[in-house]
Amino acid sequence: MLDLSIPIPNGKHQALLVSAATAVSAYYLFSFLGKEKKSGFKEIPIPGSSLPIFGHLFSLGESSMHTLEQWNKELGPVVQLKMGTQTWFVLSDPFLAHEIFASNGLIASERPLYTFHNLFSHGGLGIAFSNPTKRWKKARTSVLEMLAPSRVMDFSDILHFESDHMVKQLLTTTAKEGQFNPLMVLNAASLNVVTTIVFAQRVDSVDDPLFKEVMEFLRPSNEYLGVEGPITQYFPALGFMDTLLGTKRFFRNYLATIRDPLIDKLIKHGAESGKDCLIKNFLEYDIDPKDLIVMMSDLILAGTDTAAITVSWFVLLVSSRPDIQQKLRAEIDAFYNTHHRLPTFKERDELPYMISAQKESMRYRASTVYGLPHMLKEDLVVRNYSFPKGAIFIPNLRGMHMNPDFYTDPETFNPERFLHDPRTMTASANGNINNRDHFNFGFGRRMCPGIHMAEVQVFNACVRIFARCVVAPPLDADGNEVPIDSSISLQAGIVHLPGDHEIRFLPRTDSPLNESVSA
Ligand code: HEM
Repeated sequence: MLDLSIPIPNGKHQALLVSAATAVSAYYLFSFLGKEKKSGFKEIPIPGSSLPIFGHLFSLGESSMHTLEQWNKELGPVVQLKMGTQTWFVLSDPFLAHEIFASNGLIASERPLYTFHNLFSHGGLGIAFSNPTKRWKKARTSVLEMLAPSRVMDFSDILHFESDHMVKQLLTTTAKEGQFNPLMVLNAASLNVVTTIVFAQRVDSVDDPLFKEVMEFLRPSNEYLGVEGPITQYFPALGFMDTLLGTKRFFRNYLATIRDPLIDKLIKHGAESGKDCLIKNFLEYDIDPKDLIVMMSDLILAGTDTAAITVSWFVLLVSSRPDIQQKLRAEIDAFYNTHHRLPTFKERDELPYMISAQKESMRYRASTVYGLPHMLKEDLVVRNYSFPKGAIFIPNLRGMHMNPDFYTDPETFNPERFLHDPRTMTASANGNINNRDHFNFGFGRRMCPGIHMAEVQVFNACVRIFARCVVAPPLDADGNEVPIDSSISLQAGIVHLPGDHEIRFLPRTDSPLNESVSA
C-alpha cells in the first residue's frame, strides 16, 4: 500500500485560501490530487471549464477521477491519501472491496458524516447518510420491503407507461429541435417512477413546474454530497470558511426553503390521494416526520439521476454503432412478432444481447464513479493491509470496472461481454464476487436498496427506445453525423454524466410497432 500523504496546507496555501475567498473549494483540494507525490509535484491539467463556486465544484472531479484511476493502476489497488485530518483509502480491487465491505460489513458500513451530509440528513436521519443504527436498519428494511422484486412487479404498468411516455418525448423533441441532450427527459421519466409509486404524483414534461422544483432540489445535494464536496470537510480547522463564505447558510436555507417543503408537499399529496402509493405504507411505520422527510429525499436523490444517467450513457454509447442497435432491434422485434407485445422484465431471458449490452454499458460508463464512501468503525486487517478505525474508504468503481485483473480488455466497450451471464444484477451483486457483473450498486450492508427497481427501469427504457427509435449522433452544420466522444464526461458530485452533447431519436420505419407510434 503506498502512502500518498497530502500535507495539511502550509502557510502559503492557507493564505491563498483565505485571500481567494470564492476559490476555497474542492478545487484546491483536488489540485493536490492532481499532483503526484513523492519527489516534487507533477501537474496534471484540470479542465478549464471548472470554476470554483461557493465552496464546491461542479466538474473538477473529472480530473481527480483520472488521477485516482491512474494512481490505482500505477501504485496498486489501495492508495492511501491523507486528506487533511482524514485518512482515505481509494480501492480499485473488487475482491478487496468485497472483503472489506461485505465480509467485514459489520464494521465497514459507517458513513463519514461531514458538515453538509449532517445538514442534509438533519443530524444523521434517513438512510443514505446515516450510520447503521437500529433506526437506520428499520428505515432501510422498510425501503427494501417496498422495493422488493415482488412489489416492483406490482408497479409494472407504471414502469411501462413511463417508458412509453419517455420515448414519445424523445421522438417529439427530436422532431421539434432536430437534436438535443436527452438527460432531462430521461430524468423526468425516472423521477416519475419514484414519485408515482411513492406519492401518486408525476410530471408530464420537463416544463412542469414540479419537475423544475425537483431539479432545484437535486442539483445542490448532488454537488455538495459527492466525494469531492467542500474542502472544509477534510480540514475541520477551515470550518469557519463555511460561515465566512455563507455556504452553510446557503445549504441550510436551501433545505428549509426548497428541499423540506417540496418533500413535505409530496408526502401530503400521497397521503391524501385516493390512489395506492407507498407513502401510505411508510406512514404506518410510525416514522418520525423529520426522518420521513430525509428518507423520502434520499429516495428521490438516489433514484432519479442515477437511473436516467445510466440510460443516457447507453444511448450515447450505441449512437454511432448501427451494428449494435441492429442486434438490439432484432431481439425486440423477434419477441414482438411472436407475442404481439413488448417483453416485460420477467421475460428478459429472451433478450440476452440486450441484457449483456446493458451490463456492459454500466461497467464501461457507470453513473457514479465513487458511489458513497464507507467509514471504518474499528481497526481492521485484511490480507496484509492494516486499516485504522475511522479510515474512509472510497470505492473507486471506475477503477474496478477498468481493472484488467477482473475484466479482459477492460478499455473496450464490448456489448457481448456478459452474454454468458444473463442473471439479474441483483442476483449477481449478491452472488459470488468472482462472477459479479459490475459494481454500480455498491457493496455489502450499504448496497443500493433500489437495485432491482433500477434494473427494471433501465431494461424497460432501453427495450422501448430500441423498439421505436433509431438512435443517431448529432449532425454538424453541413448535415454530417458527428460521433459523440464518450470519453468526455462530467463528474457532477455524486453522479458522473456524459459531457454536454446532443443526440437524435428517429422513428423506426421498420418497427412492427409502427402503428402504435403514430397513434
Ligand atoms: C442505476 C441506478 C442506481 C445506481 C447506479 C445506484 C447506485 C447506488 C450506490 C453506488 C449506492 C451506495 C452503495 C454503498 O454505499 O456501497 C446507493 C445507495 C442507495 N440507493 Fe441507489 N442506485 C440506483 C438507483 C436507486 C433507486 C431507483 C433507488 C430508490 C428509489 C435507490 C436508493 C438508494 C438508497 C436509499 C441508498 C442508500 C443505501 C444506504 O446507505 O444504506 N437507488 N445506490
